[in-house]
Amino acid sequence: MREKARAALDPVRWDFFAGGAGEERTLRANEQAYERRRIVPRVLRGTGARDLRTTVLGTEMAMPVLIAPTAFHRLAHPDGEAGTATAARRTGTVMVVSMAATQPVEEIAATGAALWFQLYPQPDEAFQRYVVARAEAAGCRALVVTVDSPVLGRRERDLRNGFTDLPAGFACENMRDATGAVLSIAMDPALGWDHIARLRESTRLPVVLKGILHPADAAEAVRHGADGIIVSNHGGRQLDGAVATLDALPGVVAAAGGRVPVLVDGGLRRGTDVLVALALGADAVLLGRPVLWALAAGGAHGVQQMLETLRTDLDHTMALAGAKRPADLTPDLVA
Ligand SMILES: Cc1cc2nc3c(=O)[nH]c(=O)nc-3n(C[C@H](O)[C@H](O)[C@H](O)COP(=O)(O)O)c2cc1C
Ligand SMILES: CC(C)CC(=O)C(=O)O
Repeated sequence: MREKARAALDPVRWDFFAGGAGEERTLRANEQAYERRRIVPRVLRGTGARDLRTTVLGTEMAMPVLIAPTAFHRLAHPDGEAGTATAARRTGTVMVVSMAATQPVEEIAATGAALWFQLYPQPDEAFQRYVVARAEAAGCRALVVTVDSPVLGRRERDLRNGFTDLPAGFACENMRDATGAVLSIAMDPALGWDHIARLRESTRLPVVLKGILHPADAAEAVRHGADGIIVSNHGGRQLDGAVATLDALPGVVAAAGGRVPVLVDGGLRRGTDVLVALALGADAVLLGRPVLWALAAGGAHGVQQMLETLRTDLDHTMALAGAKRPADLTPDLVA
């Protein structure tokens, strides 16, 4: 899928989707962390048919894999975010809609997919409440608040290419205010935990913090009322040199202490990677670039094919490792 995407995409767009911050050390480290792990399978467990279904914060899913929020799907394929959502519905997968989506959340929701909505915390809290209300009204079932972006990462490919904004004809459709004007996504290094506490009080939806790596921040997140945590370094696009997410996962899981679900993203490419992340304590995982590659390569159908392939791969891997359900995956299965 990645090679098909590379062939299909304009090189500037390819660089935007594929690239990371700085030297891209963290981008590479995320995948390498999975390369370093090996599975220690159990035998003769009599698993029979596997059951991959799981429920996270009240949302049922066919497998413990969600679609990570990623910007600008219409730059990958004309099917756009609605195409990705269609694939999600057909496969029973949850899609996290990005605040930087190029289609309105109402149109994405019209596909019938189960959606969560991602938000960069906005210093204009009245506007933030307006966006949250819109996501709620469209039927999104959780808010994913991205906390790793006090400033935008330095993506050197984009700087070299002069890729600083969406081309004409595209807009962040969920950044429109009540008058219909499109606002820019603000990144504000002044924001602190009090902002999260107020956001928590402004909505009945579960609030999931995305971009936690330090165990002390996992404890703070729980203390400030977060309902879930996503261990993420933004796919290596923010702080280059940040720890690989798989290496950060066990510390965050220990700090969360079972009080809230812990999810992880970054570098997952195969069923074996999903198995390893679940065994090391994740309740579910998210996929970023694999979805974009599949979308660029084949639109909604491509994303559906990728998700079905991954599901088959995970099911097969679980059979070979002696696990019937995600809950059977424990840290002793990973070397
Ligand atoms: C092109 C691109 C756009 C992204 N846009 C967003 C975004 O709008 N909001 C967000 O919270 N994360 C965004 N992310 C980060 C993803 O949600 C996720 O953390 C990351 O892609 C996971 O790593 P992976 O690509 O290796 O699977 C983006 C990632 C990529 C590659
Ligand atoms: C709107 C952009 C900041 C989205 C993006 O590229 C990212 O979050 O990585």
